[in-house]
Order: sequence, then C-alpha cells, then structure tokens
Amino acid sequence: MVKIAPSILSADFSKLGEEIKDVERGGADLIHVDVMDGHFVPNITIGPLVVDAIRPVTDLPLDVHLMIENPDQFIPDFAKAGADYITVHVEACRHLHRTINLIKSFGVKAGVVLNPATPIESIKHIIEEIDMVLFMTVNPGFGGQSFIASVLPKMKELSTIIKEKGLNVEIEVDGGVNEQTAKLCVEAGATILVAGSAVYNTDDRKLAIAKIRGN
Ligand SMILES: O=C(CO)[C@H](O)[C@H](O)COP(=O)(O)O
Ligand SMILES: [Fe+2]
Repeated sequence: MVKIAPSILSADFSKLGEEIKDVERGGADLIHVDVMDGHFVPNITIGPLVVDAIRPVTDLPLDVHLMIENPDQFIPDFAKAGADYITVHVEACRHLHRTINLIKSFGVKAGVVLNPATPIESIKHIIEEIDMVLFMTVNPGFGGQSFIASVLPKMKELSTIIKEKGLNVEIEVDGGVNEQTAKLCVEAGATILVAGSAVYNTDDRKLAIAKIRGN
C-alpha cells in the first residue's frame, strides 16, 4: 500500500504540534518537512530547531526535504535534530556521493531529489547507494502549485530499473498531489506520496489521506 507523507508546509504553524498529531491520527505514514533557504528556492521556511521541537510530538518518521544550497553544512544539525530521512537536491550537490555518505554516517536514510527538468541519468550511477528518490512534480519553493504530469514517464522508467535490479529504494513524489494525481503517481511506481495542501487545506485530514491513498 502506498505511504502518505503530509507536508507541514501547509499546516497552521501556530499549532504545529497539534497539526502533526492530527495527521498521525488520520493515518499518515511519514511527516514531510520542507526546508527552504531563500537561495536554492525563492522562499524561506524552517530549520533544525523546528525539527528538534517536533521530534517528540510524533512517532512517525520525519522526512526532511532540503531545498538549500550547500546541504553538507546543515546535514549534521538536521540529523541530530531527529530526521529519519534527509533528501538533497541533485541540482544543489557538487559532490553527490560525499553528501549521501555524510547523511548515512549519522544513521539517517538518504535520498536524492530531482526537479521536474532534471533527467534520471543524473542519479542512475548512485541508485544502489540511496534509500529514496524524490521526484518533484512542481518546481520547488511553494505549496499549492499544479502537478506537472510530464514527470511521470521518468518516474516510471526509474521504477522499472529499481524493480529489475531488485533494489529497496522508495520512489517519493512531491508537488500537486491530490486524489486525482495520486492515481497517476502510483501507476508510475510511486511508493510514497507527499501532500501538503490536499491534506492540510481540509477539515477532515483522515478523509483526505484516505482519498489520496485511494481508499
Ligand atoms: O516541496 C514542496 C514545495 O517545494 C512541498 O513538499 C510540496 O509543494 C507540497 O505542497 P503541495 O502538496 O500543496 O503541492
Ligand atoms: Fe517537499
């Protein structure tokens, strides 16, 4: 069954702990945390202090999506704050193997993120060394954007490669995921669906999660 990772980007930050508990009660499988630095993307969100603060609030894995330049500088802080997954953008990494090894050196699962325009050739060489590939289906920086369906063929292609090689690599998709687009992602091989506005901009988060999962 596909896993659902609500993105707290669309939560009410004035009651973040309660917003996280609400989706945990609603059946979420992971909590997706969007970190933006105002350089790699044109927005600023949160840092390790917030990850540290929400860590005791939930037993769910914290899936930390770093949309920042020079991620190596901050990976130790996010790992110590309690991240379970740390994903870095291939577009932001000068030395991808080094960055992946840095994440894994803290016992944290490592993932690589591809922007919609980035080809899978940029990560084929490292696929056996990572735990997750995150396909952006919007250009990163904001919640509530429209799904870019042209990402689906490369998701499907990588999913086939992962199956052929018998690898244990999650395929996560992030951006514009809702009840309708979720189906397309699962058909293309997605194993984790991130959803921000489609979960948090509703009153009944349990129902929203069930609909996205296809129940
Ligand atoms: O990484 C992100 C934006 O850069 C967010 O995770 C993503 O946009 C979630 O929001 P929504 O589901 O509303 O598109
Ligand atoms: Fe994200």
